[in-house]
Amino acid sequence: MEHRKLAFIGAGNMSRSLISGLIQSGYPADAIMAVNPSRPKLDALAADFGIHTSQNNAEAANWAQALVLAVKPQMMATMLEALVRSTGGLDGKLLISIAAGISVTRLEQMAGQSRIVRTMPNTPSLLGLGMTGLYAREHVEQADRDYCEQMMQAVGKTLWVAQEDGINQVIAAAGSAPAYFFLFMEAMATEAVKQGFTEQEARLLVQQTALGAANMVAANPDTSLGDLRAQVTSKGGTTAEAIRSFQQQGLEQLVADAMAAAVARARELETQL
Ligand SMILES: NC(=O)c1ccc[n+]([C@@H]2O[C@H](COP(=O)([O-])OP(=O)(O)OC[C@H]3O[C@@H](n4cnc5c(N)ncnc54)[C@H](O)[C@@H]3O)[C@@H](O)[C@H]2O)c1
Ligand code: PRO
Repeated sequence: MEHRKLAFIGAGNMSRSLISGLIQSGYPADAIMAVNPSRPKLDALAADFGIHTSQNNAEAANWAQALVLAVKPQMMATMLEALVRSTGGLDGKLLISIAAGISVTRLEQMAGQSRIVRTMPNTPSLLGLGMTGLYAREHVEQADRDYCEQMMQAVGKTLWVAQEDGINQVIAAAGSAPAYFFLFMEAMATEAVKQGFTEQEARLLVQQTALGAANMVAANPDTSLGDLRAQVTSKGGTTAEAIRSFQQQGLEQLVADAMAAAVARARELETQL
């Protein structure tokens, strides 16, 4: 992939995930800069990855060819307005937003230009196992689309969405979703401890099983999720009882409601920010 000079504005959890994945994939450290108001996260990134760091957004924007907009959605307007003022404008820069709940139209208003790709990554990017949705308006050039896609493919898998609202559905199915699996694993580990395992043993049991299950899904693309479940579920056996208990208590509806709530919140943020 092209190694454009790339600045991350906001050096939080998500930037760390992306930077780590990019470095592991061979993106040169001296083509990456991270910016944050305070030093500790910058010092850790410099120590871990050898990238450039700065506390000055304008310095990073002037240096970079592409900017990853990685502040909290509620900070985006303040940050971009200050950046436009202090740089005299962001023309010529590719802007890559990773923020939930901020539409391309709003980003265009805030940034004063429209060379924008909106993306929705997730934290497993840290390990090169991310899942990122991408969206861009028609006028965005193929070279910019390719760059963003390759950048996100360096840290995992990618999916373009044709309509901007598709990003909100990516949030529900992937961006927010690592937390659903963590919640499920927390609940399992808690119960395993109640049943007599130590915390360490419970974590091992749950972690290795989740890893194995996810890998089985990835290794068997032609087998449906239902069939993989059926392979574990002996007739009249233990799994059938556990699944019956989940289904009687409405697990599918709970999941549907939770994903719909994530989409609704993303849409609500788009009207507020
Ligand atoms: N965490 C996730 O799982 C995830 C997944 C997908 C997308 N996102 C999006 O990524 C963005 C960042 O989320 P995060 O979880 O990394 O948040 P975070 O709070 O960990 O990081 C944000 C960073 O921005 C810094 N910051 C605040 N104001 C700034 C400014 N004016 N200029 C430069 N830096 C500034 C903060 O100090 C902080 O380090 C959000 O918009 C979120 O919607 C997060
Ligand atoms: N984390 C961000 C949030 O919770 C966006 C997706 C994952 O809003």
